[in-house]
Amino acid sequence: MAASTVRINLDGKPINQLTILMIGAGGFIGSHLCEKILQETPHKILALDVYSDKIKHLLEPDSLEWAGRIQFHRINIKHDSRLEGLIKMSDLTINLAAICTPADYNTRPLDTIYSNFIDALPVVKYCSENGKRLIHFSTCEVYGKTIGSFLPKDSPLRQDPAYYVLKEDASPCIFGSIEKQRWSYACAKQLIERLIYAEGAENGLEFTIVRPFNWIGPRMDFIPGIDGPSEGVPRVLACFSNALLRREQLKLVDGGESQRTFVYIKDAIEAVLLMIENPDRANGHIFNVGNPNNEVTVRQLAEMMTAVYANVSGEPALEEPTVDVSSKEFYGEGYDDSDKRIPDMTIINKQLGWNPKTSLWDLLDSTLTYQHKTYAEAVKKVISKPTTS
Ligand SMILES: NC(=O)c1ccc[n+]([C@@H]2O[C@H](COP(=O)([O-])OP(=O)(O)OC[C@H]3O[C@@H](n4cnc5c(N)ncnc54)[C@H](O)[C@@H]3O)[C@@H](O)[C@H]2O)c1
Ligand SMILES: O=C(O)[C@H]1O[C@H](OP(=O)(O)OP(=O)(O)OC[C@H]2O[C@@H](n3ccc(=O)[nH]c3=O)[C@H](O)[C@@H]2O)[C@H](O)[C@@H](O)[C@@H]1O
Repeated sequence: MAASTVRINLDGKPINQLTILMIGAGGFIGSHLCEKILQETPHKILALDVYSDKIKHLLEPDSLEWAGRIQFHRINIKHDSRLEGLIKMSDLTINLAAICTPADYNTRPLDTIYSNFIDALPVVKYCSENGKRLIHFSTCEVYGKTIGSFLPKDSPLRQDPAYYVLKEDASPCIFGSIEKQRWSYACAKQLIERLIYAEGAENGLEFTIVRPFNWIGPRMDFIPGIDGPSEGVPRVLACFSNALLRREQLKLVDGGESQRTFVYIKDAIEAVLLMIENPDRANGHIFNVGNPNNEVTVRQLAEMMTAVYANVSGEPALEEPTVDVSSKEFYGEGYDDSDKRIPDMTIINKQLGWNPKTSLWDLLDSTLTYQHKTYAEAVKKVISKPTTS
């Protein structure tokens, strides 16, 4: 878009061109957010990450319309003195950097806690000290388990939304015991949220906290052995995509009974853009960003993905497309799970008027079409290679 076009925010005020420092810009969410900002706004991006493959198409060639509006900085925020300078140069910092795959939470709890809490501390501190606005990515996992999950299985109260809908300003954060190291991630995210909130209350930091509820779509994670480690365990979308591409059974952890609501990445990114361009409505708030209408059990997700992929690939599904595995076998000791995640949408609706649009069928159709186009040939090649014994 031409830099001269005047954009108007939700209150009818013109939106000034911003310089945005995006930490973790090379990841799944970052890549979509960079695309959206470059295609639809005049803002400039300082894209910071240790990794850039997912935004390569935005960084080159130089002739692209947005050349000069995105600059990549290969920096690890754990130890780099350039961080404060970049925050000072920007109007807004968005922090997406984190270890955020469940397979890591119980097997690499120290890295998980450092990444989600300790490494985020300087970002919060520099924003606060320099009077810079911060949008920080937290997670719906801070809610942990629902109150309803502690009721007897046959209790009618389990059907009452008061016992399961997750509200930013009212729901408690309910985690398992310390031995259940799965909660190392949620706990670290909760503490950084509390620190940011306290910086706002005591030192006037202008902040927005985002709690994503299972955002999914193209470029999420990696396909093991193709663009990530063979033994790596990504999040469920990539695990199931990998099995479908290889014509293997989809593994259902502990029977696939957990429930999730999935939102299409492109819908969710619209909510983030509204936060960026409406600071008066977004500052000081914590926002759930999810799609309460797209709830399924993991088993239902597996069935839907199997049906959609058969359609997309033109290959019939396996006769028995799923297999049950225990969480101990799949993730190892210390795994635990969130039972159900329905976001309350009152606050984001009231402040930003945002609603998700895309149904689960539609988002799986476009995402699996992308997975097939991007990976099917590469997977076939790997499978057909003779294994050395
Ligand atoms: N995808 C979701 O649905 C979802 C849900 C809840 C929360 N979140 C949160 O949103 C954020 C982004 O998630 P994502 O799905 O895009 O994950 P992602 O893993 O695809 O992206 C994270 C990016 O941060 C970078 N990074 C990590 N540590 C870094 C460091 N020390 N220095 C520089 N770069 C570093 C990684 O290289 C990666 O590119 C995370 O904070 C995550 O906890 C995502
Ligand atoms: O996306 C989110 O909103 C948050 O939740 C995710 O956590 P979770 O939903 O548990 O992670 P997934 O890997 O996507 O797993 C979803 C469910 O599928 C199950 N699963 C996963 C993979 C698999 O092959 N089979 C399977 O049954 C898991 O046990 C879990 O119940 C991650 O913690 C984060 O990316 C994020 O903060």
